Amino acid sequence: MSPFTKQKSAAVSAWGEVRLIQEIRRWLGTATPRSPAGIGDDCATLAGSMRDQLLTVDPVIYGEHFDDNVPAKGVGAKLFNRNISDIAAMGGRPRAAVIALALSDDVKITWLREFYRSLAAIARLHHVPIIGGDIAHQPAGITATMTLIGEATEKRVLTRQGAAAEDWIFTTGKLGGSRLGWHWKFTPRLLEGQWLVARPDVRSMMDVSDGVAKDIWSLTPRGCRPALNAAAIPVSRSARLAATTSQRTPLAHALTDGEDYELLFTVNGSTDPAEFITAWRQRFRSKLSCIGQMRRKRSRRRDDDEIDLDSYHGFEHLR
Ligand SMILES: Nc1ncnc2c1ncn2[C@@H]1O[C@H](COP(=O)(O)OP(=O)(O)O)[C@@H](O)[C@H]1O
Ligand SMILES: Cc1ncc(C[n+]2csc(CCOP(=O)(O)OP(=O)(O)O)c2C)c(N)n1
Ligand SMILES: [Mg+2]
Repeated sequence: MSPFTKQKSAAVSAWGEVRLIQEIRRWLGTATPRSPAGIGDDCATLAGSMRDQLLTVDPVIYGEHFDDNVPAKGVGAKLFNRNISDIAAMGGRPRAAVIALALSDDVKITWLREFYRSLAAIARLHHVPIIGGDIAHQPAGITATMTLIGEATEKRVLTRQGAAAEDWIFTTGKLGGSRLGWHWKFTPRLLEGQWLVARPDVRSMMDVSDGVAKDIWSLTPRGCRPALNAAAIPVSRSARLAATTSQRTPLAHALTDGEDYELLFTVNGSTDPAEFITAWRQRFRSKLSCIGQMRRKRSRRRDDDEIDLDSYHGFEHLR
């Protein structure tokens, strides 16, 4: 059977990535445990004797995650760091990685050497050995997939599940315009994630890969809406720059460009957000912003600058 079809309604693109993952979860049934042990979070946890193990996988694909504007070293860094970002999103620490390469015949050896040299530099920086991998041929392009194993740094990991009504919504860093360079130059918020998981008032967390406008829904509990304040969104300089040629606003870039690799998390509503930020500043130089609050759907409280999230769409594969 050919795996391909010309009929649009029969193709994966009729569903898109989000629907596809939902259906895969149904097809797998009891073969995938409940999240975070199974499908549904930034990593999967593996029960261990002492601390939970974390397991994640993400690729970089030529034409999808990088192009000729990204140096080989940048591609390696992106591959490693986006996987580390998933471990950071659960408050864990990375332990070891394997890499599966699918390469066409015409990939330059010098390109591959630079790619591996940057992987090696990051491996040394974080003391995360690259312990294996695989190489296969593919008809065209480059696909490099890293599987990264890590472990919890506390008794708990931070999942996408724990938020409740009235929780404050925070994001690290600045958002938007990642295609101007950030998407391969970013530093994953690893120590930040570990600091956050150790604070009991932090209740849910993820990293932003598809844009806050899309990803925030993964933290939003049933019966709530994320009330985000436009004035509070940390808009990056790149988002402003991108807006000068795109006919879109800097805010739209900040909310939908994706590949911010910042931490998006919620904090118990009884915590004073200003005090939380003060505590953060004593530990980190990077930016932290309280961008809104989880509100009950039926609550009529609305700030003048509450963002209408229906008019912003993040990044989705196969759509
Ligand atoms: N092909 C697949 N088969 C099984 N599970 C998948 C597949 N693709 C994604 N998932 C799972 O679905 C959840 C959401 O995936 P995704 O949105 O890609 O997360 P992230 O943005 O952290 O990479 C994760 O738990 C992931 O492991
Ligand atoms: C050549 C190229 N095209 C498009 C993009 C933009 N882009 C690619 S993937 C992506 C979203 C994040 O990647 P994904 O594979 O969805 O990561 P995940 O959500 O699985 O963590 C974005 C915004 C890019 N960086 N490079
Ligand atoms: Mg994605």
